[in-house]
Amino acid sequence: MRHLPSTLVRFYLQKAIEWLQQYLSAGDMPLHLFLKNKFRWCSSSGEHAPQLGSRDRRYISALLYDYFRLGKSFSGRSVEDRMMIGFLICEQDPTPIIRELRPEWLQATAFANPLERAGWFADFQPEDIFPWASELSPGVDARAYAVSYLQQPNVFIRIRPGHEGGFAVLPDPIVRVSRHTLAVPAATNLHRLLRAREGVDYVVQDWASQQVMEWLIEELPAGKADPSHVWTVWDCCAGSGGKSLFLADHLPMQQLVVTDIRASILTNLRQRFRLAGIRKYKSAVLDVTQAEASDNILGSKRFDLIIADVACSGSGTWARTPEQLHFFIPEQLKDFHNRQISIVKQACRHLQPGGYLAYITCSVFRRENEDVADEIRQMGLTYVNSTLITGYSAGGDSMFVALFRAS
Ligand SMILES: C[S@@+](CC[C@H](N)C(=O)[O-])C[C@H]1O[C@@H](n2cnc3c(N)ncnc32)[C@H](O)[C@@H]1O
Repeated sequence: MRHLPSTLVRFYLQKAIEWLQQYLSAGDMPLHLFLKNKFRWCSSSGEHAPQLGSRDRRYISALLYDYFRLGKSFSGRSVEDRMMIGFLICEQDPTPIIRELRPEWLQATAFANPLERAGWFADFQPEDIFPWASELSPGVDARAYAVSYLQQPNVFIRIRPGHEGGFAVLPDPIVRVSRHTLAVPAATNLHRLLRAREGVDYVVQDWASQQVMEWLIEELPAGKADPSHVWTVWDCCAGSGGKSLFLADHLPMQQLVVTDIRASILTNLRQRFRLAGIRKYKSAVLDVTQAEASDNILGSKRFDLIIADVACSGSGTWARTPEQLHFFIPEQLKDFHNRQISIVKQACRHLQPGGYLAYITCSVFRRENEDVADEIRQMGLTYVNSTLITGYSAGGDSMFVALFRAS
C-alpha cells in the first residue's frame, strides 16, 4: 500500500476534473489521444505547465478512465464523487487516493472484485452502466456485458503457426488461453517479456477476433469438405489487416486483395504484412460504397470469399474505450446500419457464384448484427450460419459474424 502526500492526491483530482471538463467540451475524440496531447503539452510548455512524471500520468489517466467506466451509473452524483467511485471500484489498490479524499468509503476496498465494491454503494445497479439492454443482440447477457466495463480488458496475442517453439515457457503475467492464444493484462510491456518478435512470431489480436476467424475457417469448405480449395479473397474493410493476416496463416489463397477507405491504415497493414512475410497481395484505398470506384479498382473481378469486417459502433470493444459510453446515443445505430448495408450491397457485386460473404462486426447491437444479416438474406444470398462471440465474459472484445453464400 503506497502512501501519497495529501497535496499530490488533491493535485491529481483537480487536474483530472479540469481535464475532464475540457475533454467533454472538446467533442468525442478518443480519450487516449486527448491525454497524449495533454501530457505532451505539459512536457513542452516549460514552467507554465505542471511537470508530470510517469506516476502522475498513471493516476490522472486512471481517474479519467475510471470515471467513464461507470457508464450511466451513479448519474445522480457529483463529478468528483463519480471519479472517486470509479477509482475505488476499478483500481486494484485505490487506498492512497480514497484514504485521503473519501476515508468513509475505505471499507469498500476490503472487497476484491469491482462488482462487490460497486455493490457496497446503495445507489448502484449494474444495469445502469449500460442502459440500452433492449438494443442488444439476442444472446448478449446485458448484466455481464455492463459489468465488463468495470475492468480493463486484457491484451491477446495470436501465435503464428510454425512459431510455437518460442512460447513453450511463459513469463509472468502472460497466461495461455489455448495453444495459439495468450493473454496479458493491458499495459504489459510485451517486448521486455518476450524474446519472440511481434509481427513475425506473433501478432496482437483480440481473442474475439481470433475466435471469429477460427469459426469462419471451420464453416468454410476449407475447414470441412474441401481442404484442397485455393481461395480468391477480398478483405474489403481491411483496416490494419488483422483478419487477412489470420487467413494468410490458415487458408490456402491464390489471390488476396485488401482495401480500406483510409490510406493511413493501409500503410500500417503493409508494414504488418511485410513483417509477417506476406508479399502476394494487392492493396488499394477504396470507399466500397462507391460502385464506380470499386469497378475502377476491381474491374470485373469476382472472389470466392469476401470479408466485410465493417465499420460499426465498436460497442463490442467499448470496455477498452469506455468514454464511448458517454457519447453514444441510440439514434446513431440507424446511420451505422445504413452504412453497413451499403458496404455489403456494393461488395456483393464482386462475389463469385457459389462464393462466400463473411459479414463481421465488433458490435453487440442487434441493429448492426442480426438486422443487417436479415437484410443480406433479402438481397438474395443464402444464410449459412452465424455466431456471437461474447468476449466480455473472457476479458476481451465481443463480435458477431454471419456467413452467406451466393447462388
Ligand atoms: C472494424 S475495422 C476493420 C478491422 C480489420 N478487419 C482488422 O481485423 O484489423 C473497419 C474498417 O472499415 C473501414 N471502412 C469504413 N468505411 C469504409 C468504406 N466505405 N469502404 C472501405 N472501408 C471502410 C475503416 O477505415 C476501418 O479500417
